[in-house]
Amino acid sequence: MSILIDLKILDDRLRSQFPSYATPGSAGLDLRACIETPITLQPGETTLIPTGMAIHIDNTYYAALILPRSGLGHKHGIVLGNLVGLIDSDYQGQLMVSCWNRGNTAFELNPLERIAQLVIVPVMQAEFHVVDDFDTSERGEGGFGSTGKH
Ligand SMILES: O=c1ccn([C@H]2C[C@H](O)[C@@H](COP(=O)(O)OP(=O)(O)OP(=O)(O)O)O2)c(=O)[nH]1
Ligand SMILES: [Mg+2]
Repeated sequence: MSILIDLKILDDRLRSQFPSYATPGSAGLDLRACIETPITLQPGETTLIPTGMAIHIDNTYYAALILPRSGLGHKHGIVLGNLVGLIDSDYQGQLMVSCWNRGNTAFELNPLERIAQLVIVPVMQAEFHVVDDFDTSERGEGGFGSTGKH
């Protein structure tokens, strides 16, 4: 199943390198760094990178997540300054990627390099029913490693 989402190309370079699913089974499509010249990210540094595109999901049952690419994160320490980016269904601005060099060495980010990935996910908005007590559950209030203990 797929959904049709309006997308604006804000950087003409993307017309020849349009974001797409790399394989038929890919969950994410790679986002590119729409920068003019290489940027050196020093260890510990975070910078906001434009992706050259905007989407308008326009459906409260969906959102998009920006996630790190595993290769960049594991090998080079390039992850997201906000850990995960959440794109609201009513957001119409440029998709931005907060790039954080959590590693120990400088990393050179080149124009149009694939820096993160975008995943469309289903979402439910909740209404809340305020109660004094919950119906009993097996877990109750146990958490943070509570299971498997006697
Ligand atoms: O990595 C990200 C995260 C967010 N956004 C955009 C889309 C999102 O819909 C909007 C707001 O994000 P969020 O709600 O996470 O940020 P906030 O700090 O709560 O800002 P706001 O007050 O605008 O909601 O910023 C991005 O482009 N990239
Ligand atoms: Mg917000």
